[in-house]
Amino acid sequence: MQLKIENISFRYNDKSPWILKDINMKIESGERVGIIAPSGYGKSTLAKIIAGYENPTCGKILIDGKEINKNGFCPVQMIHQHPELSVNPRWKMEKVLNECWNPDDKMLEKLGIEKEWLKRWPAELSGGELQRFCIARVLSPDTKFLICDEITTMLDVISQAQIWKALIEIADEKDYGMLIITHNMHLAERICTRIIDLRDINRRV
Ligand SMILES: Nc1ncnc2c1ncn2[C@@H]1O[C@H](COP(=O)(O)OP(=O)(O)OP(=O)(O)O)[C@@H](O)[C@H]1O
Repeated sequence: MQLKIENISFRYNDKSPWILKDINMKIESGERVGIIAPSGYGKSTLAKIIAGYENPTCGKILIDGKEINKNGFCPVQMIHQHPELSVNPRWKMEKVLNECWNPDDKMLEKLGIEKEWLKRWPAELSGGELQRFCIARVLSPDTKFLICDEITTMLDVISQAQIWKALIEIADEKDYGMLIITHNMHLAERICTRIIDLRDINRRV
């Protein structure tokens, strides 16, 4: 499958400056594409547009040439930087985990999720533990592309390494295409099959 970002431009309103201008790129299944650029350059904005959280001012996001159906399950899923902001604080972890599909024991084991954590509230888990749930939650059989926006930036190096090892194994198994946003060039070089500097493809002035 191919995810195509076609002539995407974005600004907040008619008078504000362009944040993204004429962005074109393609991600094939099985690819892990890194996006780098300085802070404030529009990486997260692009991620939100690709995952359908924000509408572009112009341009299209296509999968195999077709626009994504906004009414069904979105095959492009996003994992956010702050897991504590992406879960319902009033749901126990079992409900959070099974929000859109039912990850099996093998998946939980691979991501290092302990069964005992399922009975807890989000506030009773560490950031790394919570992020493992946020990852498991989006790995439904209907997911085809994953957008990872600084998903391990706030974690210690051991959790970072464990999470990326598990996620890459799963992505390879399921042939996901991935877009990986990071400030960590060392990490990008280790895990990405290709790296794009947003400054090279963003035609904003
Ligand atoms: N709600 C908003 N209203 C107006 N401008 C915004 C809003 N949200 C973000 N911006 C601006 O959009 C630009 C791009 O922000 P974005 O978060 O996409 O950058 P980024 O490259 O992901 O930065 P970082 O690496 O620091 O996370 C920034 O200049 C930011 O100030």
